[in-house]
Amino acid sequence: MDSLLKLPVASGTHFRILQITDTHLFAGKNETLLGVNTWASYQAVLSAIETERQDYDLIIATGDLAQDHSVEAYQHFAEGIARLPAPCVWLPGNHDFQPAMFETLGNTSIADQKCVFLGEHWQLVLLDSQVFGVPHGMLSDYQLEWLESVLAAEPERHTLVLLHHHPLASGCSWLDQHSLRNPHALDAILQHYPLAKTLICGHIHQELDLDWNGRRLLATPSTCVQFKPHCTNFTIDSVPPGWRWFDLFDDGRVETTVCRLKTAAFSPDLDSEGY
Ligand SMILES: Nc1ncnc2c1ncn2[C@@H]1O[C@@H]2COP(=O)(O)O[C@H]2[C@H]1O
Ligand SMILES: [Fe+2]
Repeated sequence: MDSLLKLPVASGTHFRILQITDTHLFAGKNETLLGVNTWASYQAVLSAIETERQDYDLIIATGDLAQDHSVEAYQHFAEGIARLPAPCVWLPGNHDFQPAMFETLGNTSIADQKCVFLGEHWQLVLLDSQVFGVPHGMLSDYQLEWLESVLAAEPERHTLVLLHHHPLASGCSWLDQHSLRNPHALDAILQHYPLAKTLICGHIHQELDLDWNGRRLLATPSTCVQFKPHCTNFTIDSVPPGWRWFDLFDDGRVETTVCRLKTAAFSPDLDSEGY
């Protein structure tokens, strides 16, 4: 397998990317997370995206694709992505089971590559911040060295850095115990690459747009259950599932918007105390 995915030409005037995150799918399509049928909410999100637009170049899936480690959950994820007209790349979250994930997604049209070139001016780097069996994240020496080598090879490219775990406080203290544990190591590398100034994560199931040492950190709603911003203890939010669009321009400019379903059909059990 080539370790690099190259998309030479944008479908429109610039590259447009769709982010889907934290689908939390199960082997059974009837199973629920905190009262939300995650397969049904994923399907509703895909339908809304299909209605919204067809003109995008890439889909990024930023982890927690499965809730139960099952092969079937990853098959369901791929079945959904097959509805959409663009290639998809992914990275793992804390709930994922990478042996099943690589094997199952590898048998579909979903791409395995963790570095993507978009035309002449952009690249995406997808990092693995999973520490198997625990909710917090960590970038291994291998991941950090690989990131550095990718950035050093293409220092003129504008770069989106993708990882599941948030590298700085989100404002929800209960979630911040599950953040990336070695953000300083990531920061130390990125300091040398000023064109790597946008980071994209999943994990926190809410929209966020923060400054991180002069860089922009963006987080995106889950396609299922949402967490309420600025809470000390585990708190579910009643806002609908969502997704995010990115427009990448040749001069390095990034425009981004979050969209949500316009229905209360996927309201979770607000009294839940965790999962
Ligand atoms: N009540 C809770 N308190 C702290 N962490 C929790 C609680 N419930 C679930 N979690 C973990 O917090 C994680 C945040 O998002 P995840 O989807 O990774 O999955 C969640 C669980 O692993
Ligand atoms: Fe999640």
